[in-house]
Amino acid sequence: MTVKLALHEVAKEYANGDGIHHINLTVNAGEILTILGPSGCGKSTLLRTIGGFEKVTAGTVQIEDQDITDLPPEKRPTIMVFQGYNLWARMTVYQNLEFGLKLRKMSKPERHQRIDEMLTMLGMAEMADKYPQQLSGGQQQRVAIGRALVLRPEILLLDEPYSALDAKIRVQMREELINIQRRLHITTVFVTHDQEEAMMLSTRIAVMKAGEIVQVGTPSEIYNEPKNIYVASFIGQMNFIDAGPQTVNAFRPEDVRIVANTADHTDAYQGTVQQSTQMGHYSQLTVRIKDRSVILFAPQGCVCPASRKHPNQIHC
Ligand SMILES: Nc1ncnc2c1ncn2[C@@H]1O[C@H](COP(=O)(O)OP(=O)(O)OP(=O)(O)O)[C@@H](O)[C@H]1O
Repeated sequence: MTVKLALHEVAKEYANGDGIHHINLTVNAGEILTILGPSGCGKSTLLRTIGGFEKVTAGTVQIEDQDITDLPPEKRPTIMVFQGYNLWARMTVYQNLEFGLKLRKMSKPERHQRIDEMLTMLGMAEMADKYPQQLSGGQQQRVAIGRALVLRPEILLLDEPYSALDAKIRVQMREELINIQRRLHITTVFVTHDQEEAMMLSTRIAVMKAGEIVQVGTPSEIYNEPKNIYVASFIGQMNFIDAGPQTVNAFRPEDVRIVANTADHTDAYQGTVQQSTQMGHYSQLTVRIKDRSVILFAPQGCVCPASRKHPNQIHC
């Protein structure tokens, strides 16, 4: 695996002390690395330092063998797509895609070929002559990403590109992005606060908390081997039950088995069902165990082994 981007001990400290600290991160050629974390943890700041829109206060940023720490954005082989689409309102879709290529003095036939290819890839060949305000949010976002991709950056930087779109379009856009990214094999750094989006898109995920990276791993590593409770509770649903002084048992809803009684299963807990929601082929139960509410899944048709006397009691 070739390392495309490497950050060593990067910090960007704002005057008030906020920002990012001790960032050590490598991004491999051709992967989608997602920076995931809650609002204000420093995701955009980190992305902007990679794009050159933020001057680091410590550390180095390297692309392949080149130290780019002090280069301005336009001298870096990166292109950043910001949260708003920032399309040029007075230019058609075609002209939006063409503008950067003209600046690079690419010949007209070459521009034409590249833009046509991109519009076809985006499923927007019919919309070349439309203006941004005649497009839906999803279509505008496609153009914004297309405008970045026609420039063939070595690294594509995306800052919550789908946050303004509704849930269904968002899922479709993610699938499209994966397809295009695989086709062009373009190294991508993607910022999101949406764990589902990160799980679906990423080759690897970097989880951030309060300006620092807490864990980097594949979606399955982050889900199955979270380094600490913060990561565990940020990705998927995680239950906690006190298990003695300073100790908690942490487990995922899908790892719980409902059993008939606690006599045959001495390690089972007894709890009271507070809520049951039919989710399709399974039910989601909220169960009170030892002063904590935990979430479990019960398969469809599961007759909860509750006693008649205490109809809400289950053992798991
Ligand atoms: N220009 C700035 N000046 C001062 N503080 C800033 C500036 N930009 C960001 N911050 C602070 O730095 C921290 C990280 O902000 P950043 O925008 O990187 O977070 P984020 O994780 O991208 O958040 P969100 O998901 O809400 O966009 C926050 O505490 C924020 O208030």
